[in-house]
This record gives sequence, C-alpha cells and structure tokens, in this order.
Amino acid sequence: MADHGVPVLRWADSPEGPVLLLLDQARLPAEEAELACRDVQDLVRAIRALSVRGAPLLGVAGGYGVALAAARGHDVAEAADRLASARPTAVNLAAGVRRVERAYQRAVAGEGADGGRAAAAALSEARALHEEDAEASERMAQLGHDLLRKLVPRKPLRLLTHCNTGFLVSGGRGTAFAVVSQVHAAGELRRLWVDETRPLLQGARLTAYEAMREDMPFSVLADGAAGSLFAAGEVDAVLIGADRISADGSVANKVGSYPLAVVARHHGVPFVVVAPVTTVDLATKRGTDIVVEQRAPEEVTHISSPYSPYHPEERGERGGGIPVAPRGADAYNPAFDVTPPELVTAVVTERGVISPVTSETVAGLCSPSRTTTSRWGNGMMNA
Ligand SMILES: CSC[C@@H](O)[C@@H](O)C(=O)COP(=O)(O)O
Repeated sequence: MADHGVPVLRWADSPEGPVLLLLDQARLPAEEAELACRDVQDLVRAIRALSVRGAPLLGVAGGYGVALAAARGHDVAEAADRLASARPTAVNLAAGVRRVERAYQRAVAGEGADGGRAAAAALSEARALHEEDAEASERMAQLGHDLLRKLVPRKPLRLLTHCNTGFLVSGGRGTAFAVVSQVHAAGELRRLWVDETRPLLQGARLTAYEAMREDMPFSVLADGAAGSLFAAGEVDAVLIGADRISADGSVANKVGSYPLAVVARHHGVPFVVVAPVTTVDLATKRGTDIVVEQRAPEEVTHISSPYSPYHPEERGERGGGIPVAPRGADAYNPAFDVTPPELVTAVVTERGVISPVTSETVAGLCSPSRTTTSRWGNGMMNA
C-alpha cells in the first residue's frame, strides 16, 4: 500500500492529556495539517466542518471521541449523545459512538472498574473498531475486484466514482476507492473518472489527492459531464460508497449519486456500492426514512478553496468563501441523495456481495450466522 504520510487519525498522549489528532481534510490538498481535538466539543466542531468525514471514518472518530471523554473524566453519556448527533446521515457515526459507549458502561457496571480502567476499556474498543475497519477495507477491495472481473469482461477498466472513498475515509484503504486501488495494483485500470462532487468538491480535492498518491491514471470532471462519458461508452462501471443502506437496500450517498445510477442504468453500466456492514441500518426500513442532512446555503452560493487565504475555521460551519450567486440568493443543499435498490447492481461488503439488492439479501447479509464469506463460496449471494 502507498505511504500516506500524515496519519488520517491518531490518538496521542500529551503532557496536557490525551488528544485525538486528525488529518484536517478541509485543508486538503493544499496542506497536510493535523487538527488536535482535546475534547468532544473540538471533535463535534471538526465533524461538522468536515475536517473529518466519510462514513466509516466518522464511526472510528466517534468511537475515539467517547474514549477521549472517558479519559478526560467528562460525562461519557452526554459526550456520546453529542457525538452521535453531530451529523445525521452516516449511520456509522452513531454506531461507532454507541459501541464504544457500551464497552465503557460494561467496564463500569460489570467489573466495577474505576474511571481509569473504564476509560482504558473505551480506548481499547475504539482501537478494535479502527482495526476492524482496516480489515474490512482489505476484504472489500478483494471482493470488489473479483466482482468487477465477473461483471465487466473487457480490460483495462474505465471506472467512474463520486465523492471520496479512499484511505481518507477509513481506518484502512477505504471502500469504493479500495476496489479501484486493487484494480490498479493488478494493472487493470485504464482510467478513473473522478466526479468533482459539488458543492464541497470531495472528488476534486480528496479523491484526486488519493489517486495521485497511488499514481493512478485519472481525470477530474464536472459532475454534469458524467452523462457525456456514458454516452460515449467511456465508463465500464460506477463504484461509490454509502453513508447508510436501509433495510430495503436503498443507498444514501453523496448528493449526485442517484442521477449517476439513473444514467448508468440507461446505458447498461453496472452501478456498484462498496460499504462495510456497519453502513447497513436495518432499523431504517425504507430509503424515504433516511434523514438527509441539509447543509448551509453558503456552500452552494459561494466557492471555497483550500488554497484560498480563508481558512476553514474562519469560514465557520456555514461554509462560505467567494460569492458566486447574487448576494442573498437562496440555495437547496442536501448533502446526500438516496438511490433505490433496483438501480444498484450489487453491494460489496466485507461479508460478501449481494446482488440483486433486496430486503431479503440485505437481511441475509446482516444475519448473525453470516460472519464470513465462506458460507457463500465466492462471496456472492443471490436472492
Ligand atoms: C466511504 S465513504 C462513503 C460516503 O461517506 C462518501 O461517499 C460521502 O458521501 C461522504 O460525504 P461527506 O459529506 O463528505 O462526509
């Protein structure tokens, strides 16, 4: 795997107490700067400002946030509530937070542990979550690559992706981008098409940064240019991540994913979602039940660049930067959209691949008896 320089997220013990250090994604690719979170308030601010983002990494960061509150002797239950609700759509955030909170409570209740031992239990659970996420990445990379071999006989591949799904969003290599990386390592990548991903440009800023680090052949395109690539027969498959997959198999992901799924279906191109099982939320029954985060209009009416003299913290949570619309213009700014399961060719997880994507195959993926892919042979499960 490529050397990624500054770690995406790390725990450190400083003379002033424990601290969670994040590679500040709001500053990328202009600078690789670490942001220190000393308490849950710092971390919630970093999550809302997208200094740390992407579904699996939000889960890991949320877990460490609970450990941070415990280590600092703060109110862990209150900290967990604040973290879990910092952003509403990526279910991994609340799942990571609650998992570490449970470990902390178990240590307090079961063993009557003092604050120090319970805090240690929380940190060890956060570390376990971090490692599991890295392992899940590896497995998804392999399974996704195998699936593409079956779905698309032609080589080398032209893959299109939206938003950012590589090492920046995960304890490991990421989700959809990990598959691209596996294809590239096998010498089978002709080109990665990178949607710029308006309004916050996660594709242009972050996916391009990840692709450059792995020496991939890639091109950034305006989101609206994707249709012309399909029409020209230049896309062999679409690979995206997910922020939440509801029980019916609907996929919430970065806004702009749904229109891509529609165009892909029109052109007969596979539309593949890659996400760890922690992204599946059986408690959310249908796609229409998924809460889609609405963000500040300034993110649309203004353009900001990490190369500009305005630093993210000066722009604040409302975004901002250089105005491009008439002052006072209103804007519609959902952070995500929801793709119905019938437009999704397959969902790749660390436990295996489901295709078709239906309530039954999603439930099978999450069943307690399905802990490995071996039960399904090649990891592909049909309804
Ligand atoms: C593996 S990450 C999948 C998604 O989390 C990603 O595509 C995405 O939508 C991230 O949105 P963001 O708003 O930048 O957190």
